Amino acid sequence: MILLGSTGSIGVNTLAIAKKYNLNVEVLVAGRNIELLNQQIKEFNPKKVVVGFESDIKFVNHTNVTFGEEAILEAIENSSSQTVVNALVGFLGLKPTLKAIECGKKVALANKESLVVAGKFINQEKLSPIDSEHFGLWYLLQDKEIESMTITASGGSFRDYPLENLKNVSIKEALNHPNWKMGNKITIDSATMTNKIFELIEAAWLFNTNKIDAIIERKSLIHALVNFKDGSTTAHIANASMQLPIAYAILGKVDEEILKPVDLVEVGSFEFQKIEQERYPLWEYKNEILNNLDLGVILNASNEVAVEKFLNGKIGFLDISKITIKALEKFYDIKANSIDDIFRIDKEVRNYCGA
Ligand SMILES: NC(=O)C1=CN([C@@H]2O[C@H](COP(=O)(O)OP(=O)(O)OC[C@H]3O[C@@H](n4cnc5c(N)ncnc54)[C@H](OP(=O)(O)O)[C@@H]3O)[C@@H](O)[C@H]2O)C=CC1
Ligand SMILES: CC(=O)[C@@H](O)[C@H](O)COP(=O)(O)O
Ligand SMILES: [Mn+2]
Repeated sequence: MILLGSTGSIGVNTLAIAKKYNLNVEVLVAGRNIELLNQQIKEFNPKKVVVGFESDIKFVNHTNVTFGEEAILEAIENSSSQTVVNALVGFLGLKPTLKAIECGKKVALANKESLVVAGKFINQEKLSPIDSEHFGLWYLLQDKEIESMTITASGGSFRDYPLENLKNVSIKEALNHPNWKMGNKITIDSATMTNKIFELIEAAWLFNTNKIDAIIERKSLIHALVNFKDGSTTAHIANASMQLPIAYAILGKVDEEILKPVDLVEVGSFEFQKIEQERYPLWEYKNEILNNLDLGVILNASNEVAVEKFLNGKIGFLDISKITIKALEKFYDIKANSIDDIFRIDKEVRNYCGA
């Protein structure tokens, strides 16, 4: 396989699956965590390595190392592996997704931003999502009339904070997710509920529906629910680990134990809550976004700018949603007619948000 983002949370879990199934890792792509990358090179012996920055090449223990976005695309094109696991974070992941598809490779897609910004232009024939909720929906779907689908949200780092405290929360607090250990960007997206809006967009493209909603399930053990026309609802329950969705996205079918089953007696109870606009202001725009998926590129670009500013200590937590909402209102009538439009609009929105 070609693994993009090997040193991240999904990357590390992907390598655990590669090890379990003795899968060949032909290419490793990482950003700046060269120490971990060197450990991965030693263990998985890839033919080719790509890093984010030229200045890091000299620290990488490998004879075939290149750097930067173009090098990632070249590595995809020139490798013989037929599977690309895209675990890059953000808009950076889009071109590699498009390149992998163009090369006819199978794409195991964790980089949800690819679908959020450009779902309309992505051929899904050889694409399998890694996101836990979408894996859950896929697992539940059967050949029956469906009424609607539901995905769950944990509520994020501030689900129990008094609303008046949200203005002054720290970066450290924001990065303290209640249930999942993930990269910084998605952890902030979870706290603002932007991650769940992304996932609704992702589901809309993957399952060709706008009958999709989300509720809070505080333990992140139920990942998705399907509501059938006959009045029954089925739920996907699994422990909070990405190794199960990753294994399915790569292998297609899994019969061995990947996770310990959930012990329902030990769990005792599940608690569900409505997603409130007071705590998650972006939620007010959910229907508008679902009815106009072209807004995905606006939301993503403004959110990337805002999250970066927050993580650099330049703005407060509540400013993230203010920036994304302002961008949505400014660009509400945008239309993307081609993939080139996506790159143009992304740039325009970033400029507007002061990138
Ligand atoms: N984590 C999770 O459980 C889930 C994640 N996802 C999605 O999966 C994607 C990855 O998330 P996650 O693993 O949490 O993110 P992380 O931040 O943990 O990992 C991101 C990876 O991308 C690499 N990277 C960053 N910038 C560059 C660059 N310029 N060039 C090359 N590599 C780069 C990082 O390298 P380095 O660290 O070396 O700098 C790292 O390997 C996101 O789109 C996220 O939304 C979806 C569902 C669940
Ligand atoms: C593991 C996974 O799929 C994440 O997208 C997770 O769902 C994020 O947690 P939230 O439910 O808090 O957004
Ligand atoms: Mn998810």
